[in-house]
Amino acid sequence: MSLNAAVSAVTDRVIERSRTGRKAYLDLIAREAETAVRRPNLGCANLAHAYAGTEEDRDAMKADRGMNIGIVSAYNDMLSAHAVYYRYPELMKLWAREVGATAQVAGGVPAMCDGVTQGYAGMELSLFSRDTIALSTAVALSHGTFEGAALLGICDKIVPGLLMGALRFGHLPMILVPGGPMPTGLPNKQKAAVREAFAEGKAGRDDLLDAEIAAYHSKGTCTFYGTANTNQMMMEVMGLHMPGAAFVNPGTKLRQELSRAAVHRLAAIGQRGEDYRPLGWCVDEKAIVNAAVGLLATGGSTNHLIHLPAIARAAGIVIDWEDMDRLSAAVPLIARVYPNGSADVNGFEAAGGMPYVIRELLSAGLLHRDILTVAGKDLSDYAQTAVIENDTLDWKPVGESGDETILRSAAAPFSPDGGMRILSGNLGRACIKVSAVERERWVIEAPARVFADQLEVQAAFKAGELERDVIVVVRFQGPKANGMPELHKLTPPLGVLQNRGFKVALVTDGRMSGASGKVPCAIHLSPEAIGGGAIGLIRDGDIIRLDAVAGRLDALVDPVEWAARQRAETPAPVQGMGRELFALFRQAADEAEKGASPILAGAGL
Ligand SMILES: O=C(O)[C@H](O)[C@@H](O)[C@H](O)[C@H](O)COP(=O)(O)O
Ligand code: SF4
Repeated sequence: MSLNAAVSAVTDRVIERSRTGRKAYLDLIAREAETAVRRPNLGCANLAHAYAGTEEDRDAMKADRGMNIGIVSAYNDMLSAHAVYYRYPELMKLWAREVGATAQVAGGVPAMCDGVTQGYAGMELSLFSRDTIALSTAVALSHGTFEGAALLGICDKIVPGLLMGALRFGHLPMILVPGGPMPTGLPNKQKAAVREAFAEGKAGRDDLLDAEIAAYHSKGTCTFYGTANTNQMMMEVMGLHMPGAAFVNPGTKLRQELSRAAVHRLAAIGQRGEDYRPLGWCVDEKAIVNAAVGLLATGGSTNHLIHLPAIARAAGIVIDWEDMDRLSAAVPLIARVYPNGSADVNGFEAAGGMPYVIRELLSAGLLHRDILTVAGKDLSDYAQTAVIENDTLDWKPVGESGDETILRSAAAPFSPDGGMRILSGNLGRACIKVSAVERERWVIEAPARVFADQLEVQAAFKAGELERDVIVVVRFQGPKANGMPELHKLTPPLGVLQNRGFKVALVTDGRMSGASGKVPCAIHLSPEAIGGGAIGLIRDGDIIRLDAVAGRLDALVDPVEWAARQRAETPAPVQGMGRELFALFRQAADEAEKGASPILAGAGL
């Protein structure tokens, strides 16, 4: 099957737009491959310091025959997804020795659990934790004593941050080592129902806590298809995992053998071997377009409309929302995983998972097959299911969908397009994911009720002030204002209003969670309020029209009056929960469509 025309055209746009930046990037990693600090040219004292902490491997390191692998780990106990990494470094050192290599923990990176901070002040650090992770990755790899790196990270900002930092060391081969989803607990829809009951006062706090703990009950990634699991999907279609590694549960033989194979594979793709596969060559324009196609075909998290441009920029590549919008029109929706359906990622994996998705999208000409992956000859090797047979890791071609309510073929999709839309109008440019919204709610026209803080929305809902058709506007939530928090806690109250038959939508310069669904939300509105965006002109009672069919977002206000409007006053900056420490990031962050990255903007990338 030849490449889909829209995918080919968007890829050409991206290549053309990135030509200068990509050349500068490839020149950088070529220089680094020759001149970067490496073990053979480090001083003896430097090497002694590097080896002092790993007595058992010192002789092998001194002999410098095999790759010294730098492990960059996002382990902590705050994210159920990352708690599984606790003993990975010990095991990875053993696995490295099996192939004549060595491994050291190069450094740790911070990881925020957005589920813990959701709705609270800590969420205002969430987006910038991504750039902090990128900086921490650079600090870890700056020791210069590694010929390859294993990146241990799974959740929302962690994979994007690891890649943004690691790509600046793109002369090194690297591999992402995922940990896998927790087993299924209380189904997501039942969890959401208890939340709505609680929001209506029909369920108590004890009922809600019991339900939440039944949903999030053990180590492993949460099982909704949010930003974390969308990360794993993207790593598969970019070929940065071992094939089929994305959604294998932790604590299983298969998970262990995939992690072991990742260490072995990494040791085989170094600069001194016969099969050099540096990260900077793997993450090229085709891989980035593959990630965008996978995002659309699976109904992935809207947060990747921000993270994917940032990852791409770190590799000298520019992808924008127009590219995504054009791809969305051509890429069918072939997966329905909560919030876009009832199933969770365990059901998705059982139905065929990423091998099925990749097989279907390749067969429809929607993915680039000819990309440099960390394993295999090309992306077609990722259309295979990892198995343990005769106690050995192996791969076999994936079959047909095991559940047509979860996974469908590209020829008979759930929807002919990917369900991500760009909205434009007199309010600016915004994104909306319609794959989780009922068709009759794609066009909402209603009076605005304006807020500058999500807690005010909750208070207004509790006071019964929103019992009507309403477009809730929450502004001063952009990167420069307060770090662009997710406003996912608004999903239950807005869902209750929607269930009561009201026409409801959210318009914000902030973000939503990948787990947000059902309520139409125009998010990432740019320019943001603090940057002079028109969202700052909206007043209570203005009629707002959100039209995801026509791709429009407008305030239906007399143009003369609109032009004469004064902007809302910017809220005073707040302190507490460390937010004041991120002032530099807020000042330097550029807009969401470019990735909202203070470090890339500051570096002129
Ligand atoms: O983008 C995402 O996927 C979210 O940030 C997710 O990682 C976060 O944890 C949600 O808050 C979880 O959903 P609940 O808050 O509904 O549990
Ligand atoms: S998916 Fe979200 S809630 Fe779950 S561990 Fe990761 S960051 Fe936390």
